[in-house]
Amino acid sequence: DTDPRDVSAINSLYTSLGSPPLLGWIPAGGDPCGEGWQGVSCVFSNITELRLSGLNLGGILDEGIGGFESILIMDLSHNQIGGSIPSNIPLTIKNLFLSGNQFNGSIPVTLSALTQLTQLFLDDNRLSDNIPDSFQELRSLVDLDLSGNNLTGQLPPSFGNLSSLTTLHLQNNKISGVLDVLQDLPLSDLNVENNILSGPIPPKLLNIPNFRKDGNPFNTTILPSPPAALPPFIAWAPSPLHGPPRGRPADGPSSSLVLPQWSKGRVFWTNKRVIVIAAAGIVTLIVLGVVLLLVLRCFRGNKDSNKHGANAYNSSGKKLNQVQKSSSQLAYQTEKVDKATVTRPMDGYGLESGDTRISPNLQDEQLLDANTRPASSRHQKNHEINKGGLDVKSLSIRPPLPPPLLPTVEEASVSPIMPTEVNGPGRSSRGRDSCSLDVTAFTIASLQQYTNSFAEENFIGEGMLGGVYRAELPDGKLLAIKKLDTRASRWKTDAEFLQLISTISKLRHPNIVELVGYCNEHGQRLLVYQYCRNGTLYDALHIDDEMHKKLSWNARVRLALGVARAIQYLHEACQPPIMHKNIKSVNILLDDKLAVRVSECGLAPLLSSGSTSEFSGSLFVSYGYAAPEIEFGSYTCQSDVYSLGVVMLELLTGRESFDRSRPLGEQFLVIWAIQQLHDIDALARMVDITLNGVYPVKSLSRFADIISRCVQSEPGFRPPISEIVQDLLHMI
Ligand SMILES: Nc1ncnc2c1ncn2[C@@H]1O[C@H](COP(=O)(O)OP(=O)(O)OP(=O)(O)O)[C@@H](O)[C@H]1O
Repeated sequence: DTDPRDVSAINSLYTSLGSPPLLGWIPAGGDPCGEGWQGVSCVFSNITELRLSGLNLGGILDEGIGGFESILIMDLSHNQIGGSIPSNIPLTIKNLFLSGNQFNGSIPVTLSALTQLTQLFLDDNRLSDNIPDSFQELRSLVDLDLSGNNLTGQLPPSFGNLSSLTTLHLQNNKISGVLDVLQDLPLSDLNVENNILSGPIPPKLLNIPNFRKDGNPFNTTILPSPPAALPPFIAWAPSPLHGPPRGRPADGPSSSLVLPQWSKGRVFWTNKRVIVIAAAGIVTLIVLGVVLLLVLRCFRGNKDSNKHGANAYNSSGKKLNQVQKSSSQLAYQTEKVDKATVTRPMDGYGLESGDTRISPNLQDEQLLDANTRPASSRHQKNHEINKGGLDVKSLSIRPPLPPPLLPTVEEASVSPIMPTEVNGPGRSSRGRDSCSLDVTAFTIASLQQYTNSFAEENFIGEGMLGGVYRAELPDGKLLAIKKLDTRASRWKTDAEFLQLISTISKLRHPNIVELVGYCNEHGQRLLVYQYCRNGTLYDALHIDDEMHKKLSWNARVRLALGVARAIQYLHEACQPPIMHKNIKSVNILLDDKLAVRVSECGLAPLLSSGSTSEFSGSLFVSYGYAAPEIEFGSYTCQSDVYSLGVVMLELLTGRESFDRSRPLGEQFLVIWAIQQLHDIDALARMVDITLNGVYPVKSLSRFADIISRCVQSEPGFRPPISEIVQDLLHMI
């Protein structure tokens, strides 16, 4: 039974929150650990975690909160909780997340006693007054976010004792004074934007990889570095595509170059700077003149080449290639030389058409005949998307991908290919203008047009990172647009976001949803994916009865193989390996051929940056997929293997990974199933009744064997993903 002191504390919390409809929760007594109350995690009989983010909770937090004996994580972020922050937060607390509520009053001085704190998020509340000088003993604090409040006064001297602090967000307050107290901290992410801080800025702070300081009346004495040092994706002039630069990459120049700031500060126009700028202006004019001259000569040269064919010479005096007969061919050729990679003919799935190696070619492994496929009940509009996904005729060039770790069967799919849907109106650009990315930078205006202003009827669903909308291009092609929540992407600077896009855009595999483009405009960040019109594996197994009935045993094995191959690609063909970190049946989409397309690949940095906790409320949805080691902050490739095991269990049993409606011992699928996987009779009882007993017993038992190896609690005992792929292939 739960420790009575914890029971009393949670009962009190329940009442102070206004008795919200939380599963299992009652105002008096009960056994929160034994009964699995919503959002409660325990170790033995003590409550160690309360995760209640984004559940629309109201009320207040009263002093009863101090009654929790062993609480480590308390996440009440993104609710409507008001009142002041209680002064007796339990001393055991390590992670306290109260972001996005209505808390008012001051930050309690008793914070000083919370010496175990590693993460403290009080952002986006209504906290006022000075930040208390209570940080002397908080030496374990790594992330501190006080942004979006009404905090005033100067930074407290005890900030200087935060010897583990790497992230400090103080933006959007009314904090004054100087930043000196921060200069010796190990910060890698500092945001003090929109306060009333003054300078000079300690030079050490300018070395912080991610330092944002716009919107302060800094009397900076530090001269900016020359613009030439800027990497191409941090534009010297504010880019119309990406808005003003907000940050810089880790190895980039000083962030004192953030331009919009300059025009505001009166102190900016010192004599020295006027001279520097005038000189820069003259140099720019000269460069422009030279460029113009070269362009004119090139143009003339090109005309000549048309006139004289192979005998023509270009502006630099080099003989033009004979195939460059038209200006468009010239452009193509130039790109080819710049980005040179070997381009091989592909089949519709990015595989070499002549590739004789074991191929994940889906046509051979069709799950269901396309004619027997039901029209997706969820998606009314039945527009055809590019059947093959990619078009041989439109192949273009993209930069080489990082070399694969191991030569695998998926090797061909990392070959340079380009989707057809990238050229056309409404999409801004690629190449240099889109920061050398090989996906399209869409404008927000065009995405609005394609989604009918993100209209309700185009809303597909909401995930942890934001809503997903269906978009229809003028040619009728469908796309899925993931509109990233600010809480998902605000941890990323523009450069980091574009880096993420660059990584995801290189993921090409027949079992991975393809990123078509992105948008990073006016503070909005969106990801544009190919559209999968047959919903998710979750829908197929648990919602859509028609689809469920059509999932034969062989189809299920092939689906498992598709997911395993996608993971194998991420773990073994990508360098560095990419951990998915969110494998679950909702993230396994089914394309128009009912083949697996794993979504959210490469998005793990968005889930884990800043605070995983921000998403913990939604992580309830993931219940049952997470490997045990994740609780201790350890995530490896083998944690993905565990989640794959759970998905395979879902396929075998037709049950959800976590189902509150079942009796206690059966709610967690893994816990219920694990003891029975080696017992052939028990297996026969566990297997999905929708299969009507139609499955080869040997295959079932092999499948169960793979599962039981995947879901072992010791990560080191789980098989590498390549072994699972091989085992599944043998079954087929
Ligand atoms: N490329 C796509 N094509 C069609 N539908 C999609 C696509 N991507 C996502 N969806 C739909 O949008 C919904 C939300 O997707 P999203 O990936 O954001 O969240 P999720 O998978 O439900 O949850 P989580 O964020 O926890 O992984 C999903 O239910 C899925 O059906």
